[in-house]
Amino acid sequence: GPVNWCKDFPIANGHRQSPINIISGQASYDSALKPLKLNYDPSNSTDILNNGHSFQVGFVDDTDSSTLTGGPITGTYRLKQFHFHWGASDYRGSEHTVNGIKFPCELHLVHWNTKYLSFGEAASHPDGLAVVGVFLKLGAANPRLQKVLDALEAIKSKGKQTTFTNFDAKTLLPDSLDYWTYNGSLTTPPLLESVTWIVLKESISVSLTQMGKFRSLKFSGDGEAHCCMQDNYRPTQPLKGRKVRRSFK
Ligand SMILES: NS(=O)(=O)c1ccc(NC(=S)OCCc2ccsc2)cc1
Ligand SMILES: [Zn+2]
Repeated sequence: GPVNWCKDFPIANGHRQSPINIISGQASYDSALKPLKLNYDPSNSTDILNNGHSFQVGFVDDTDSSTLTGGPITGTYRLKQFHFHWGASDYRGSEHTVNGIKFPCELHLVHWNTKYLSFGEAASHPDGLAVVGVFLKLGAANPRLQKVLDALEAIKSKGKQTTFTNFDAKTLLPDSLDYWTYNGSLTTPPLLESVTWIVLKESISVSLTQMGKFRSLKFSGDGEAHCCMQDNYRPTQPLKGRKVRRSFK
């Protein structure tokens, strides 16, 4: 788990690790920050996979049909996948926290800079990746999550994958695209310090029952001892002098 990662990935103790606790009062408004532009083509979604530490919905990323532009980034970043992190209880689960507050779940939409040839190449450059983080807050059932949650039946254990087409990832976003942004890293190995983080201020809702569906997944593969997939979040990491900016007054 996270405590041991530094042995195999010394960058775990690096200067721009993620996630972090966002102290809203210390985030400075930057009028130069542009609005986020997310243009996603639903026909690009391909599959849903239990990768043993979360589940992810994959997208075709060989053209500029599902992109992130604007915001704190320059150029065009392509959507590769989205996934979630969640807790064993409703009082933890998110990776980023706000003024010490943990949410039960956090969505990550992962994009890579098209100035590089692939995600893998981009992941080794400081401006290679951009991840949009969205908090899920306990409340009414969120109908926009339902298609994703219903697909989980087919990918209960590690390594399971099934087709997942015609999904519009934009439907998972809140009304407001106001955001905090800072320079960080992947939150799981290889923990590469190549991510421009864009964390939305507004959350989307998730119900207790829907959280139960996330927790019905397994870290374990078929035939292995059942191990519920939960608490798959990394604790917050030291800011080490970084500044967090906000796009909103
Ligand atoms: N939680 S996170 O959004 O920081 C996040 C996003 C992507 C990944 N890793 C991915 S998509 O790996 C793909 C394989 C790869 C290639 C070069 S480095 C990793 C890990 C963590
Ligand atoms: Zn993530």
